Amino acid sequence: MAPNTSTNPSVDVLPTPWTGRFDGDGDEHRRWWQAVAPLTSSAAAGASRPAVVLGFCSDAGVRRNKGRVGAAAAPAAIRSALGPLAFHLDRDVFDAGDVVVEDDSLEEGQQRAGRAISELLDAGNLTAVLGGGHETAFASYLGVAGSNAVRSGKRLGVLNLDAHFDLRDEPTPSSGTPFLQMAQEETAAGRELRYAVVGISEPNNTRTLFDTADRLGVKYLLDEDCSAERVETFVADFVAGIDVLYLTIDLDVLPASVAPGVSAPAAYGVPLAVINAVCRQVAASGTLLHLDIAELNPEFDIDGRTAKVAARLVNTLLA
Ligand SMILES: N=CN[C@@H](CCC(=O)O)C(=O)O
Ligand SMILES: [Mn+2]
Ligand SMILES: [Mn+2]
Repeated sequence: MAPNTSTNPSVDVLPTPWTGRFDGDGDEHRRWWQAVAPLTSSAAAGASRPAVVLGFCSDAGVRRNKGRVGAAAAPAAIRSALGPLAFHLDRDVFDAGDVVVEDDSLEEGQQRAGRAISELLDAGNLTAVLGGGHETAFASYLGVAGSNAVRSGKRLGVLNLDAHFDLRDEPTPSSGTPFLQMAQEETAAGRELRYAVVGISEPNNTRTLFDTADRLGVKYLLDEDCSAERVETFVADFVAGIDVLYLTIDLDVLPASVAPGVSAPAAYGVPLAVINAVCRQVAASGTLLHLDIAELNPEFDIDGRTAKVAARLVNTLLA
């Protein structure tokens, strides 16, 4: 596969070197920080589809949704947690830098990130966006919907691991609205959104949100029903009806003890083992087009715990 050498004009901050422990230069000592190359590099790609990491530094969506801001610092925190991990992947990984949402310029930032993602997808990469609040998901959707794969008619599925539907009907887009925005976009394009959610917390979603989900034909599993077996079947059924998958992980799907560094920590949450198994299942499905991980707020993290979990899940997904 061709190396990925373009510098995308939509990106604000160019990639900076990753850091981590140094045990030696040989492959047997390799860690993420030694493996990840800036997208501007001319490093040769291997046999597997290359992965490209892109940061989406945004607080605007959570602020508009009346949450606890701080997710704009998440891309740097996830890179820091990924850097020291041992690198066992059979693919090249590139860093494209960050799209930065200044102040309240959310819609413009989502459009720019979307263009960057489409371009990376059309160049043959597996794209991994590090959010940002869950407004990151609408940027991801714009990128995926604008890609050649979806424009050529492939059936898109959106799988969200989240305690919340994020289907709010509000005049202003936020971290609480991205999947309703997607549904509206799909309708305008003469399609229906195929949207599934794993981990919905009943007490944290109003009747209106459940009604909206039902009206849109959203498939979901409540957090209390997320045994490993049920989740595996649910994901397998969903993936069987699509051609390409966009996976989005809102870290508040995990219990607050595992993921304290989020805007809305979960009292119940889906166990990390189950969420990690979904990531393995999705990675092995052959359908994964694009992924993102959202809602990390380093300000409320404890000992980098949530950032480490985010890094672990990204590692699983790209393996
Ligand atoms: N992306 C976050 N969405 C949730 C937040 C809930 C909360 O702040 O308690 C929502 O809007 O429902
Ligand atoms: Mn959530
Ligand atoms: Mn969410």
